[in-house]
Parts: sequence; C-alpha cells; structure tokens
Amino acid sequence: MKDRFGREIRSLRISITPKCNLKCFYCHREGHDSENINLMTPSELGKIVKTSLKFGIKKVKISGGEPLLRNDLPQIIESISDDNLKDISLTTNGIFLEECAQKLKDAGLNRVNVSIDTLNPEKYKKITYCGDLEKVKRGVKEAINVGLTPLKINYLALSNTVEDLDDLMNYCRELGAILQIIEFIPLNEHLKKYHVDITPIENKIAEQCDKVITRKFMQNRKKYLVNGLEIEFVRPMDNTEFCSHCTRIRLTHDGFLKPCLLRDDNLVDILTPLRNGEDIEKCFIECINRREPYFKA
Ligand SMILES: Nc1nc2c(ncn2[C@@H]2O[C@H](COP(=O)(O)OP(=O)(O)OP(=O)(O)O)[C@@H](O)[C@H]2O)c(=O)[nH]1
Ligand SMILES: C[S@@+](CC[C@H](N)C(=O)[O-])C[C@H]1O[C@@H](n2cnc3c(N)ncnc32)[C@H](O)[C@@H]1O
Ligand code: SF4
Ligand code: SF4
Repeated sequence: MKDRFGREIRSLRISITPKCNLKCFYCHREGHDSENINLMTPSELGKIVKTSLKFGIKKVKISGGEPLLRNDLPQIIESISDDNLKDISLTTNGIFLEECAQKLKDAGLNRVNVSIDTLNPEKYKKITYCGDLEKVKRGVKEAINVGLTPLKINYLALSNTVEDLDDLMNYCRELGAILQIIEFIPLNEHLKKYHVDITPIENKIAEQCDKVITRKFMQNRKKYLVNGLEIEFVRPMDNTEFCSHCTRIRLTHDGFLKPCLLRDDNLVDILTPLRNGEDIEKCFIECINRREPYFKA
C-alpha cells in the first residue's frame, strides 16, 4: 500500500522496550520518550507483524531502548518470523551481544547493527555514561562468527567523534563489516553544538570510491564501496529526498503505530484494539493515511 505521497510501506521498525543499560547523551529514544512499560508480548508482536504483511511490510527492524534487555527476545523473533518477510534485523548497543548472538541466530534473526561511535574505551565510556567497549567488540566478533551478517557498525558523527572516523573505517574493513555514518539529529538547543555537517566527509569518500549504490527503498541512502569497505550514509536532517523515499513505519514499545520518527503527535493505538479482539487492519490504514514527509520540498 502507498501513502498519500506515493510512498510504499515496506519496513516496520519495532521498539520492544524503552529501557536501556546505557545513557548516551544524545539519544533520540526513537522519537517516543515514554516510560510506559505496557510492553507487548511475543504473541501480540507476532499478530501485529503478520497483519503488517498485508500492507506491504517486507522487513522488520527490532530496536529499543536496548532490545537485548528483553529476555524473551528469541521468542519475539520466532513469533514474528514469516516466510513472506525478507529480513529481520536488530539494532543494539552490543553490550549483551556476545552471550546471546547464537540464540538470536537460532531464533531466526538475520543480521545486526551495532552502535559504536569511538574505538577509544575511555571516550566510549564517557559518551555512553558507563559502557564497556571491549565487551561490545567481543559481541561484534561473536555476531559475525554465528552469521548475523552483513553486520553494520553505526557511527554517529558528532563534533567530538569526527576524529574517530578513520579508526572505525579500519576496524570495519578488518572485520568485513559495513560502516554506517549517521548524521546527528539534535533534540534540543543545547545539543546543537554537537552537530557536524557530514557533507565534506561524504564528498571525500565519494572521490575515493570504486562504486556507488543508491538504496531506492531506503530513503535513497547512498552506499559507497571504498577499497573493500562498504560505507552507508544516513542523512536525515533537512533532507527532503530522504523523507520523500521513506518506506518505514514504526511500532512503539507501548503499542502505538508511529507514522514518522520525528513526530509524536499522530500516533495510532493498536494495542487496545488488539487486546479487545478487534480488527487491527484499520489501525494500519489510519497510520498510513497519517504519513507525510517530515522535511518537505
Ligand atoms: N529520520 C530518520 N532516521 C532514521 C529512520 N530510520 C532510521 N533512522 C536513523 O538511522 C540510523 C540507523 O538506524 P538503524 O536502526 O541502524 O537501522 P537502519 O540503518 O535504518 O536500517 P537497515 O539498513 O535496515 O539496517 C539511526 O540513527 C536512526 O535514527 C527514519 O525513518 N527516519
Ligand atoms: C536509539 S538506538 C536504539 C538501539 C540500541 N540501543 C543502539 O544504541 O543501537 C538506535 C540508533 O539510533 C541512533 N541515535 C540515537 N540518538 C540519535 C540522534 N539524536 N541522532 C541520530 N541518531 C541517533 C543510535 O546511535 C543508534 O545507532
Ligand atoms: S544505547 Fe541506544 S537506546 Fe541506549 S542510550 Fe544509547 S542510543 Fe539510546
Ligand atoms: S518522514 Fe523523514 S523523518 Fe519521518 S520517518 Fe520518514 S525519513 Fe524519518
């Protein structure tokens, strides 16, 4: 199904918990800062995902908060798995990845994205408040060992992490991981000082690259192949092209369909109708009707 702006719906991003074991100072909390712990069960999530397939969803991304904090994550993955889904992936801070990678793979997870903004352990601890970088790196290795690939490293470009980019490029090249360079979305005035224009970084990589790929169904994001390393750019800020190719809807941890990451005023309650045994297809129709590009031309 397409929305009013001709954008297909292909990907569902699910936050399964608002809780996190880290406290990154910049966190956007998936655009839904609610501490409501009315979490959905694996079976409820399974029903919602199966219904979403009728509207064109082909890929599911599991996120949070920190999704590995849910002990029933393997059951969630089993419950949402379906032959008609092309991809189930997870985005994580990686702290608990080493111990659960194999279980997640066995449950049907295809791949993981792991967030690492710096390879300096002290700086990593400062940014995340308390994170242990060595543990995350062991998790990354284990995820690759068990085949949760292609694995992406999410690097957020901040004024205090730009100097870490070269190290991360080398790290990803050695691992055979994709490096994803993400533009920072400042959530308030105070955080604006951390925003960096990543255009010069992208231009430099574009000059060196052997091949460019455009992800047509993923916000027209550009991927560059540079000397064996794949680098993807996520540039959401003021980017009308990004929003006009957005194929993603979200499900919040407390059971609302969310038409756009950057808006929290147009949510559609899906959990109440589900728990009342009512039809939930109408919730998807309403959510898709409410979709509009955040940054418009
Ligand atoms: N503005 C905006 N940012 C997004 C959207 N989807 C993902 N992002 C940002 O993209 C970055 C990477 O997100 P990930 O969870 O790793 O997933 P992804 O790269 O979007 O998805 P895959 O390519 O399928 O792995 C995060 O900073 C997200 O906030 C979106 O729809 N809108
Ligand atoms: C909100 S986290 C949730 C999953 C998991 N806890 C993690 O850190 O990967 C998902 C992604 O959003 C990114 N992110 C968080 N706040 C952001 C912001 N203000 N701007 C851009 N990306 C952000 C993180 O770097 C991470 O890669
Ligand atoms: S680990 Fe993820 S959810 Fe937790 S604070 Fe950092 S970015 Fe936010
Ligand atoms: S419309 Fe733009 S800001 Fe909103 S979810 Fe899509 S890409 Fe993100």
